[in-house]
Amino acid sequence: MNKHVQGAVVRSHDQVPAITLDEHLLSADDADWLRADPWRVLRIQAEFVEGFSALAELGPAIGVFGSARAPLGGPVYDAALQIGRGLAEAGFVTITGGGPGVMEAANRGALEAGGVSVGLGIELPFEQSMNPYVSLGVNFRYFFARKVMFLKYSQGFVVMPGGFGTLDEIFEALTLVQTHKVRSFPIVLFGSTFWGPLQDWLHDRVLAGGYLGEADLALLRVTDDPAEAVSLVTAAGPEPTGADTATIS
Ligand SMILES: C/C(=C\CNc1ncnc2c1ncn2[C@@H]1O[C@H](COP(=O)(O)O)[C@@H](O)[C@H]1O)CO
Repeated sequence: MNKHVQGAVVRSHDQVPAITLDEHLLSADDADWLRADPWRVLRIQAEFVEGFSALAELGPAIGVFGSARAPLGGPVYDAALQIGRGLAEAGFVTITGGGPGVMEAANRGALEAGGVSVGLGIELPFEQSMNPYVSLGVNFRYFFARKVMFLKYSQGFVVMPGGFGTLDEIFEALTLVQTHKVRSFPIVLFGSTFWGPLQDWLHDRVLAGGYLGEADLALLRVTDDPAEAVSLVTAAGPEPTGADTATIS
């Protein structure tokens, strides 16, 4: 029987390809393979390698999440600016998504206070560039690769008001801590008016319904004071650089 073996994959019968992969790759008039999944895996791998190499020697860092739409000079922007500044003064790197709004404000505070200001940017279908206050930027095509970087290199998170992106980031971090996939770290929600109703819902519906434990809910702390947000999130002190917050298992 005709068998075609390529690495771990063995093909026979009607699965044997008509041309070899080499022939396919070398065929000048067919660039479809560039969009195929096996090639995509290499691109994903490259994102991890580039991210790990760029961030490996970062000092102790805190992630700041929050709305891409917070307007310049508004109360949320101003609070994020103070938090970025406070983190730098406390000796921590600030890591954001590198975009506008809260991300820009936190990066700006960090940079202006002489700290390291990291942006983990995301390639989006519409034009988007890294905010001008990022001193170390890494761009990602894939949200999931970028999330690993946030979790691996941050030893806590401050979460400002935001929309779907911010909610996704909080719940990703909470789920990983809850399931012991990562070491427990502080998650500080900034803005009691904004986050209070979510906390109440989690308490009254999710906890009361038996879908959460008390300890899970206790992972979230809420404050309205930028200085307190900084002290809550940095209370454990700096971890050694690159200490594997995420086990990534
Ligand atoms: C929507 C707009 C720009 C989008 N640019 C972004 N650049 C980088 N990171 C982003 C961007 N948008 C969302 N994120 C990530 O999600 C969080 C904010 O999302 P939300 O839906 O605005 O709450 C943020 O923490 C980023 O990590 C121009 O308006």
